[in-house]
Amino acid sequence: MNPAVSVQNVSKVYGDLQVVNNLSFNIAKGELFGFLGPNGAGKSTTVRMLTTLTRPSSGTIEVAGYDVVQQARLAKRSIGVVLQQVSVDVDLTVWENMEYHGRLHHIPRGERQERIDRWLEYVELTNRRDVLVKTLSGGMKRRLQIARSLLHQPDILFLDEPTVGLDPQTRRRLWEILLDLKQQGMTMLLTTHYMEEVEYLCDRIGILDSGQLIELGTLEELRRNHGEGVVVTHTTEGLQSQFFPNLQDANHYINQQGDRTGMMARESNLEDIFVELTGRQLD
Ligand SMILES: Nc1ncnc2c1ncn2[C@@H]1O[C@H](COP(=O)(O)OP(=O)(O)OP(=O)(O)O)[C@@H](O)[C@H]1O
Repeated sequence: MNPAVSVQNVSKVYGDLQVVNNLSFNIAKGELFGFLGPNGAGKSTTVRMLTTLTRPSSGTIEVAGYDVVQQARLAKRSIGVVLQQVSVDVDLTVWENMEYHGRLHHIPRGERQERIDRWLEYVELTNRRDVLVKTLSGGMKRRLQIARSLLHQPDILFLDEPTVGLDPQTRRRLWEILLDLKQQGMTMLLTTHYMEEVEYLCDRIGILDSGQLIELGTLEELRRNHGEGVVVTHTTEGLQSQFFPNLQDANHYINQQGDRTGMMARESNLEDIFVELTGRQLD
């Protein structure tokens, strides 16, 4: 089966700044793929290239089988996009935002009304349909963005930090929506700074650092590769982590130490792996 997204040897250069460096990966149909990386790693630039907004300097990208440069219009029709900045028009009502998007995509009137009703209901904004978007909370605006991105029935949804700035409860509500869309067969790429978001939602994870993909796999694969057990030691220089094949080995290591002050063994998690790979904590 052809992948939903195919990225081959893609680079992006701004002047003499290499922002994305020879990136290659595929996303399978129905997969929820998580893109993780420190600030400035090139995640948004990659999403912009995947969604036809920025042209790659080299390499090829296909979404839903369409080349994003040669067949940009067809590619655009196949994707929904939820960008970092809230991109809905705050001076229009919820319904007007949906209506304009539907017209932009030439969805016939009857069909348009039916879909607008359905998706507003889906994101629980039906009772807000006639209010100005500027009066909505951050979580509601994000839900509206998602509803709008689904209106033209895309095959693939790209979400650039969809839960940034939302309170934990609202974030969880959005997670449920994304998992439900996955159940319905939607392919999704999500960028985020939140480790638990990736752990909870994503089938596979790509870690990007300085424009390069430095890790790719399921959480289980990543943990197996780096070690499923970890010994964390509090030192004067901060936390230090040492990986072991499993928790038993990590415990065994601690038991052999004369001075065990500040040492703790536990199962490794994505954050341990991220810090090991990038040498950085995410904020
Ligand atoms: N249009 C542009 N012109 C010049 N440099 C750019 C442009 N867009 C992005 N960059 C640079 O490319 C690098 C990667 O930016 P990008 O926004 O893709 O990173 P990111 O991983 O999404 O970061 P964040 O997590 O902070 O959103 C940064 O150094 C940024 O300043």
